[in-house]
Amino acid sequence: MSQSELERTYFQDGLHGNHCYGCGAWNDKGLQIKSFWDGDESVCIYQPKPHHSAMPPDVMNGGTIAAIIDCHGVCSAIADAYRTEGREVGDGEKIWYATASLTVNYRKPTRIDGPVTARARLTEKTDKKTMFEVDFFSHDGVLTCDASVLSLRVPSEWADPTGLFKHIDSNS
Ligand SMILES: CCCCCCCCCCCCCC(=O)SCCNC(=O)CCNC(=O)[C@H](O)C(C)(C)COP(=O)(O)OP(=O)(O)OC[C@H]1O[C@@H](n2cnc3c(N)ncnc32)[C@H](O)[C@@H]1OP(=O)(O)O
Repeated sequence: MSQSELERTYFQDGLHGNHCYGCGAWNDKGLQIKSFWDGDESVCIYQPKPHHSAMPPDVMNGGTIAAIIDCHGVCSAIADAYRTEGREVGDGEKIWYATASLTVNYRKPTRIDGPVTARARLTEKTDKKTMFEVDFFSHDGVLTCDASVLSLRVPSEWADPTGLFKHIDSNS
C-alpha cells in the first residue's frame, strides 16, 4: 500500500545523530536523502541541485547518483532489520549497517531538472548481509541506472560520534 506524503515515516529521521554525507539528517552540508516504504519496496525521491551536475549542466553527476543509491540501499537494509523485529527505525537497541559493495550501471543520462526516484527491493538476506537491487529513474520516468547494494551489519562502534578508528586501532 502506498503512503501519502503526509503519512510517510522516513527511515533517516529515526537514525539520530547520523552525520553521513548522503543520508545523515544531522549533516547540514550533506544530501539528506529521505527513504520510505511503499509496500515491499523502499523509495527515495530527491531533488538534485544545479551543482549536482556532470559536465553537461542538465545531466546529473554519477557520483551523486551513486551516493543516493548507496545510502538508500544501506538505510533500506537498516529499516528492513528493524521491520523484521517489529520495531520502528531507531527504537530500542540500535542496528547499523555499512556498505560492503556497490555496483551502479549507468544506462542513460539522468535529467537534473526535476526529482529523481530510487526504488529498491530486497533480493538476498542473511543475519549479517542484506542485498537490495535498486532502479533509478529521472523525473520523466526514464530508468537511467540499475544498481545493487550489499550492506553488512556492523557493531555499534560505527555510531560512536567521536569516531570509529580508535576502536579498530585498539582491537588490532
Ligand atoms: C550516531 C549515529 C550514527 C549513525 C551511523 C549509521 C548510518 C547508517 C547509514 C550509512 C550509510 C552510508 C554507507 C556508507 O557509506 S558506509 C562507509 C563505506 N563502507 C565501508 O567503509 C565499509 C568498509 N568495510 C568494512 O568495514 C568491512 O569489510 C565490512 C563491515 C563491510 C565487512 O566486514 P567483514 O569483512 O569482517 O565481513 P565478514 O568477514 O564478517 O563477512 C561477512 C559476509 O559478508 C561477505 N562480504 C564481506 N564483504 C564483502 C564484499 N565487499 N562483497 C561481497 N561480500 C562481502 C563475506 O563474504 C561474508 O559472507 P558469508 O561468508 O557470510 O556468506
